[in-house]
Amino acid sequence: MAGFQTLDDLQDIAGKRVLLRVDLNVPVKDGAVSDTTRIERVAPTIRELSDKGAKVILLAHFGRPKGKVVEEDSLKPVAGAVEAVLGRKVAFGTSCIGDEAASAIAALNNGDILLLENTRFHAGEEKNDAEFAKALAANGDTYVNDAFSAAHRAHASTEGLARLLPAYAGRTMQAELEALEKGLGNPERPVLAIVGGAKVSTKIDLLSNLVRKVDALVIGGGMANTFLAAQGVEVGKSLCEHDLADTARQILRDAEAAGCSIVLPVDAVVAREFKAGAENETVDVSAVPSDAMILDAGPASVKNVEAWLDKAKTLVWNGPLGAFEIEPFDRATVAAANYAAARTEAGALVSVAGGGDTVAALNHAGAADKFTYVSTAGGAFLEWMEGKVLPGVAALSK
Ligand SMILES: Nc1ncnc2c1ncn2[C@@H]1O[C@H](COP(=O)(O)OP(=O)(O)O)[C@@H](O)[C@H]1O
Ligand SMILES: O=C(OP(=O)(O)O)[C@H](O)COP(=O)(O)O
Repeated sequence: MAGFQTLDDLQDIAGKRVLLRVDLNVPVKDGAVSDTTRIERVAPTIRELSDKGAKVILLAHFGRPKGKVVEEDSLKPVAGAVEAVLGRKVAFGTSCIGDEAASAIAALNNGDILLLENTRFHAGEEKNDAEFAKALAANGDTYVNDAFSAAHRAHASTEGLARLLPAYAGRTMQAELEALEKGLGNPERPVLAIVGGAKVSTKIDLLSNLVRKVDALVIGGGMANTFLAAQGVEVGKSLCEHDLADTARQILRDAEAAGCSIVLPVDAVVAREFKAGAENETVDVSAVPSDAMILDAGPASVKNVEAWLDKAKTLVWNGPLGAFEIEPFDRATVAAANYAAARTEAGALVSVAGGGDTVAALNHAGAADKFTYVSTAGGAFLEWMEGKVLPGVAALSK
């Protein structure tokens, strides 16, 4: 891979402190990690560095605690899941900077692995603050970035650090970029994108560029509710960012100008409680009761998605079509995933999907290993698809 150094260029690291940025922002259900794909993807890099005798210090974020210590966003429970995937001991340090980090690192022997607490517990992380980056850099001799799925963030641990220490791409970073280039570098048309999920405010801006790159865009999940509301549809108590209505309307205009078809849900599965087995009904999107929330796309909407999957030669997918973690609101996502998987197996479709929850949804559907490629990245993958240079990748290419 041209443009940056990889682990092949990293020699003589026995006894060296390697700060390894990984993405451990994994789905958690009832306090336990419910999908370990992201951990499995970074495991080869961790093992390789540990086997070469480095002191492997994992830096990662979890959730969006916005610069404050938030108990439920602690990485401590994730350390156990990393340990289970690796089959090796993983120590935990209660802060990623300062004395607490230094003393945890001082206790390491060559080859040991340490996970430091959530980088986003410090406001300097998301601001890419120079002093915070320096405090992180003080703990390491070398920096390796294996968090492709966080490479669209210009944060201290994903970007700033690469400018302070000798910087290398990890095996997953390298493999993700190579696989995306191979699968989507020159996509066969029509190209269909499916964008759903819950991260509406951080992903909606991507869509105005994406509609210029794809022939059709299916909008699902919480993202769809925002677009429906922007068109005057009553979405009741659904997850919806009403203040983004102008942005949504502009994207619809951009899509029309670019000749990109927009596919919104026409029916929805609604419930009054966000819990498994909640009493639910399927209604036309024009008939969502004011005290209910849309938790899934309905069967007519799924048929529309399937019709587009029949026409498409290439699929890019980030974000589930509904709240797939709670049954029966997984139906639309599972049906679309299996349909895309069957088209792929028939040789009719190149299918690339990504995102922490999207991967979990595809695993839940039993479809992940039938897709052409499954990326760990959601937002980063969409930004790569737009043609943007990701700050975390650019910093490695300095
Ligand atoms: N209609 C909906 N209402 C509430 N949550 C939803 C809805 N549709 C999807 N979601 C939620 O979206 C989340 C995944 O979104 P997101 O984080 O954007 O995906 P990814 O991690 O794959 O990038 C899931 O937890 C899912 O429950
Ligand atoms: O889970 C992630 O992104 P994704 O939901 O787009 O896959 C990454 O860890 C980035 O997290 P962020 O969107 O809170 O910066």
